[in-house]
Amino acid sequence: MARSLGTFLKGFQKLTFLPVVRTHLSQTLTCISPRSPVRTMVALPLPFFTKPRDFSLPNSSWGPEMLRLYEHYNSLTEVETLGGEKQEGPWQRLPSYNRSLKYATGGLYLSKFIQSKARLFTRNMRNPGAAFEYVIFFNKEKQRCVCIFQAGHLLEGPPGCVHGGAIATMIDTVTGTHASQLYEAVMTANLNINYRSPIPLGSTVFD
Ligand SMILES: CCCCCCCC(=O)SCCNC(=O)CCNC(=O)[C@H](O)C(C)(C)COP(=O)(O)OP(=O)(O)OC[C@H]1O[C@@H](n2cnc3c(N)ncnc32)[C@H](O)[C@@H]1OP(=O)(O)O
Repeated sequence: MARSLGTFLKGFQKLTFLPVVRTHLSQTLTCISPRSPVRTMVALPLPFFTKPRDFSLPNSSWGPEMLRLYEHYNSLTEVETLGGEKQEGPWQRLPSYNRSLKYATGGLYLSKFIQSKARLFTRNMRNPGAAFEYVIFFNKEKQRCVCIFQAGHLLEGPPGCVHGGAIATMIDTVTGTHASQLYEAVMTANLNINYRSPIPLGSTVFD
């Protein structure tokens, strides 16, 4: 389903593991003017320089089932040795950010406007719980991914149920992310889905 593109996408490799930019601007500026001899100002951190939001972490919109499954897999990301030391567990939570072009180097030419405005489709809603709420865990040893997905009210297709395109989006996201973990950057060549039963809006899906 998803296949590696090798060299063509070199510049986009590991987009799901983009480095976290931690730039905090907090410094003391001294300003001299003719009226007031010496004035000291403190520049507060600007929103542009804050740590990017990790969308795979719980928020207030997550229901009990979503949280229960999250806690279960999250508890497996760390294990305690007999000596009481913390170690990496078998599962790894995959962080998820809404920007990737910002960190991409080389490859495609895109206008500055697109580079600054582009957002990951599944993470472009500011309102928590409105659309795609999901977290993906990866087990390297078993080469397995699990996704916990809570479908928001803006994903309606048939009345009260999730749109088939939104379901396809999640399947594409999970298979694409999984393949990227196992290989390099990938593109989906073919996606074939049989919809067996509707998903009610607001419910949690786990696979
Ligand atoms: C963090 C979030 C992650 C989200 C991940 C989301 C993933 C996505 O949505 S990607 C976006 C949607 N996908 C796309 O836009 C892809 C568009 N398609 C393409 O770019 C090209 O058709 C592409 C790259 C898939 C194939 O490129 P192409 O140049 O045709 O490859 P080509 O060298 O001819 O074929 C290679 C092999 O693949 C096979 N193949 C090509 N296309 C297909 C297909 N659709 N189905 C099955 N096999 C195929 C060929 O038969 C060939 O097989 P073999 O090596 O055995 O002879």
